[in-house]
Amino acid sequence: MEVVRTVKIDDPGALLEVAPHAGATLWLRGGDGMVAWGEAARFETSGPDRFDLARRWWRRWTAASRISDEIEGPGTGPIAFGSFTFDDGPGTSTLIVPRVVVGRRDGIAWRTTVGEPGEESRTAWARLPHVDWSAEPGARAHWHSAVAQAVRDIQLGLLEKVVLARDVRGRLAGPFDARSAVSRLTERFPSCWAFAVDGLVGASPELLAARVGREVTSLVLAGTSWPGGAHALATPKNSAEHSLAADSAIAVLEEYCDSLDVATPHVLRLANVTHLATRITGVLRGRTDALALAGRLHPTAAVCGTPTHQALRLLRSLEGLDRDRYAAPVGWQDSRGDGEWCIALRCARVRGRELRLFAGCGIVAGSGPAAEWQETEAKLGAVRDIFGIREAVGV
Ligand SMILES: C=C(O[C@H]1C=CC=C(C(=O)O)[C@@H]1O)C(=O)O
Repeated sequence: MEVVRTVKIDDPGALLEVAPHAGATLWLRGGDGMVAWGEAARFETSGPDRFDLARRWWRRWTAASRISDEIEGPGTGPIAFGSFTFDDGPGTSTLIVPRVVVGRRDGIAWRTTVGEPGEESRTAWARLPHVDWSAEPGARAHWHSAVAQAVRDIQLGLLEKVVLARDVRGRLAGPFDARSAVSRLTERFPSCWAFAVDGLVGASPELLAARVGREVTSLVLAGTSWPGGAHALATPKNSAEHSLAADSAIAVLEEYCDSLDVATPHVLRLANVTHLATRITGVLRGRTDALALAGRLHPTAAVCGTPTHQALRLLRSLEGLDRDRYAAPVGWQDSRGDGEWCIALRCARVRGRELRLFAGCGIVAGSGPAAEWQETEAKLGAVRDIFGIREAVGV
C-alpha cells in the first residue's frame, strides 16, 4: 500500500523552476498548475475501452492507498496525469502517478509525495536543440486532394464536417528538455494549458472537460483565422464549423448535467491564430468523474466531425496518418474525480530525438484546400516556432 501525503507549502515561486529535470511532467496555465516527477505507478492501455479501463485502474489504485491531505482541493492528494490516443488503436494510452507533485491553485500551494521519495538530483535546463525538419515533397498535393475530396463528400450530403490533420516530422540535434519547451510555450500562449505528459508536449487552447465537485466546464473551439489569413473570423463558414463543434459537446454534457449554461461564442486571440470559442458550464447530475466526461466527449466535432462515425471513417481514409495522441484527451485526475482534460492540440510527440508535430482543420462545404493548408501552417507554428524555426516546412 502506498502512502500519499499532501502538505501545504509556502509559495514556491515559478513552478517550472521547481521541476528538477528535463523529463518532468508539467501542467501549467497562467502561472498556476503542477510540476511532477518520479513514477510511483503507471498504467498503459489501448482499445475502445481505454478510458474506462484507465478509470477503473485509477479507482483501484487510490482505494488501495493511504491518503493524508491537508488541503483536499482539486489536484491535491493522489493524482494521475494521462495522455490518450485519438483512435481505438494502434498506440498506448497512459496514466502516470508521479512520486512528487508541487502545485499551486488560487494562491494555495502544496506538495504531494507518494511513499518516501529520495532527494531528486537537479539538472540545469538545456536549451532547445536545433531541429532538422523532414522535407515532405508530396504533403501539399496530398493535402489538397484530401480536402477537395472531403468538400465533395460534404457537398454531396454524406456528412456535414470532417476535421483533417497532417503531421510534420523533425529530428532533434540534441536532448530535449520539456522545461525549456514549456517555458517558451507559456510565454507565448499564457491563456493556454501548457503541458508535458509522457512525451507529449504542447500548449492547448481547448478544454475538453474540467470538473471541480459538481461543476463542469468546457471550452469548445472551432473556426480559425490567422495573421495574414485570407478570411475574417466572422464568416458563415467559420460559424457553421463552430456550431457543429459546440453542438457535439453540448449533446454529451446535457446527458450528464442538471443544468447547462452555453455562452455566446466569443473570439479567442492567440499569438498565432484567432478562434471562435464557446464556454460551456454545467452542474453535474451524478458523480461522473472528469475522465469519464472526457472519454464520452471524445472525439468532439472540433477534432473529428459531424456525424462522428462518418467523419471518423472519412478522416481515416483521407489522412493516411496515425494521429497517435494528437487531438485526444491529455490532463490529470485526482482521487475525488476532479480533473482537467484538454484536447491535445498545438503539440508535439517527442520520442528520443524524433519529433512529430500535428495540426488539423475543420472542413465544411465552404472550405478550400489552399486556405486550410495555410491554417495548418499557422497552427503548426505554435510548437515549431519555439525551436526558432519560422519558415514553412513540407511545402
Ligand atoms: C484540430 C485543430 O484545431 C481545432 C481547434 C480549433 C480550431 C479548429 C479549426 O478551426 O479547424 C479545430 O477545430 C488543431 O489545432 O489541430
